[in-house]
Amino acid sequence: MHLHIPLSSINHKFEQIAGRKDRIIVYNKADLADDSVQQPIIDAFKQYRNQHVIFTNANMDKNVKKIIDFAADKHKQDPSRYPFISVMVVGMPNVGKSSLINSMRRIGVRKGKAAKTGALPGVTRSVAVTSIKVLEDPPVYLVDTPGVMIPHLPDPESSLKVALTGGIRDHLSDEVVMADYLLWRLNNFGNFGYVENFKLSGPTDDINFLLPVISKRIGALQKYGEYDLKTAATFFIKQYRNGKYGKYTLDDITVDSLNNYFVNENNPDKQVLLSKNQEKKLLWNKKREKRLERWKRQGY
Ligand SMILES: Nc1nc2c(ncn2[C@@H]2O[C@H](COP(=O)(O)OP(=O)(O)OP(=O)(O)O)[C@@H](O)[C@H]2O)c(=O)[nH]1
Repeated sequence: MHLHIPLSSINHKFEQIAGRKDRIIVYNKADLADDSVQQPIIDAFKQYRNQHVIFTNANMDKNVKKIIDFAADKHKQDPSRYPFISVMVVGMPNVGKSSLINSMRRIGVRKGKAAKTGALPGVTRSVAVTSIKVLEDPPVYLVDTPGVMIPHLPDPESSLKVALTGGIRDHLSDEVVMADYLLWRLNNFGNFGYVENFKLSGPTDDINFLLPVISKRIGALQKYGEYDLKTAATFFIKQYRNGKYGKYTLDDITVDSLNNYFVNENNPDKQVLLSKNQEKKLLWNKKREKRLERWKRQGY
């Protein structure tokens, strides 16, 4: 799962299908997220699901050995029942499944690339599911899935979060709307890195002001010299995905919000969560007004 959206990247349908199969929860791209969310997530998964969680950075092979050890342990517990271990890697598009598999091969069998990786969601598309060896003794095999895990999108804001982290193909969502949401969240986090980056005179809440500035800076113009706002939005989003605007998560991760989430997880009536979301939006709007006042006072 994606540590930028620890809760929005959980797929409830998968939880039902997987049933009682052993599984390990892996949050990849941990290098791009706020470290402080890790312990509350570990505690919540332990308390509500009795599941073990690992935080990885597949590009740097960080903590990836822990996944292999988890699989190998299963064999050690009962070698006759589990002569070899077959692991299915499941996750929403673009979380880094292929990168994780390649990393496991580098660590487990000291071999290079086996699974193709790419920045486009759904790049792992081959229908033929292949088995890849990641450890000789005990034999551990991995099965890559063709990005089939469609994220759970209970409300428009979750869709935006998933789109922003790359879980939905960009051209299927509106890049300008995504960029607007990103700007809003950056301002809420008090992260004004974009101000310096695009040489603005101060923070802004207005995406219609920011995107033309970005277009100009990156030379994104259309045929008749108009600003190419879509390319500017894509550029801004890509910077965020590459960690240019700091390490944080888009989901609200506190002990209370985690408790609320897991308590309601199996409840088909998600209204509690939705109304919580609506409450939050009202609160954010209030904070936004206060922030604008503060900026005015500071002379921006
Ligand atoms: N910063 C960072 N980037 C990562 C990490 N893991 C993967 N990436 C990058 O994320 C992008 C997507 O990685 P993939 O491994 O292709 O993702 P996937 O889940 O297989 O994607 P699909 O094929 O769409 O299902 C690539 O550009 C990777 O380099 C990580 O731990 N940290």
